Amino acid sequence: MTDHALPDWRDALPWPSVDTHKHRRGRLGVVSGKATQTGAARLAARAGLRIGAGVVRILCPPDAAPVIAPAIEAIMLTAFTGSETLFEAAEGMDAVVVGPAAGVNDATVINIHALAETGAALVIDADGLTAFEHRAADLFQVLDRDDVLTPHEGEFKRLFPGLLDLGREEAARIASERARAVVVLKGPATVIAAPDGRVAVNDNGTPWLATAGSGDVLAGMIGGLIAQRMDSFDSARAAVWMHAEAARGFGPGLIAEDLPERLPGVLAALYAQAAT
Ligand SMILES: NC(=O)C1=CN([C@@H]2O[C@H](COP(=O)(O)OP(=O)(O)OC[C@H]3O[C@@H](n4cnc5c(N)ncnc54)[C@H](O)[C@@H]3O)[C@@H](O)[C@H]2O)[C@@H](O)CC1
Ligand SMILES: Nc1ncnc2c1ncn2[C@@H]1O[C@H](COP(=O)(O)OP(=O)(O)O)[C@@H](O)[C@H]1O
Repeated sequence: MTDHALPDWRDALPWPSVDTHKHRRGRLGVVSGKATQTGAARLAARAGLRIGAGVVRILCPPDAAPVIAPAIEAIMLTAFTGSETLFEAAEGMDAVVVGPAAGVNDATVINIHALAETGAALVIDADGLTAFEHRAADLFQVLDRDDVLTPHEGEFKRLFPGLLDLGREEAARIASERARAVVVLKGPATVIAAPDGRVAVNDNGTPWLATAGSGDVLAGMIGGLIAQRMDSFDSARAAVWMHAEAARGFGPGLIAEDLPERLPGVLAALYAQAAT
């Protein structure tokens, strides 16, 4: 484990109690793209499961189901035909990740509007952000303070044009206030901001994370912690730190698939510290 001061979110990590069961540990949904674009959701779902959500279900368009089904084991699968059936499938979830490889189109906008009507906290990433370019207010009006947006700088500029000129910390703070949701502005020093004014800058980033799909894994990790009822700001801070720690532990040759498999080691070290 990197030799940094122990992060203050560690006391809020959701370790399972003796009388828990899988549904109590938290239910996470991950929305998949079409048949040719299912990898991002599978990465996010595996990360959500590894970080401790008790039940993880991929929600996919019907054409994607035969592609996904042979590529998952513990993760479950439900097909949806439109925003109404997506709403029904997501209603029992504690958190839902949407956006990775979802498609930059109206269907993604409509699906996010439907998901916002459920009780689930949303983690919105990638195409789920880009689909709202030029209509960011449509997104902000349906968000709650426990929802999380996870833009890289390109996506951030599409939702908040000009804001980065103020510097990354101030930009993230204002963006979070404007969106009324937690904002995770990704990059070498990821900034996490909450609508109540809390701002944190992650200090253990590593360029090994600059690899396709690592952001999808992060979205799944954040969703997995929120599903376990950790505060969304703390979930984002913890996930960003653990994501980087997993990458540091692997080093050269890291690809996104490696990150969820490194999480048990990162979690075990934190658990050992919690127990002492
Ligand atoms: N295994 C998979 O199925 C994967 C699917 N992915 C999905 O593939 C789709 C397209 O991904 P793209 O990478 O083309 O979309 P992006 O929106 O990430 O990139 C589009 C453009 O944004 C610009 N940009 C500006 N700042 C950037 C930054 N900090 N990081 C990255 N790009 C920046 C770049 O010029 C880039 O060409 C998305 O739906 C994404 O979720 C990716 O997440 C990679 C893995
Ligand atoms: N140079 C870097 N140093 C530290 N972290 C990085 C660096 N480049 C990318 N990352 C991290 O890798 C992840 C990339 O996410 P993203 O751009 O959404 O990728 P993808 O869409 O391929 O999943 C983010 O968590 C980001 O903070």
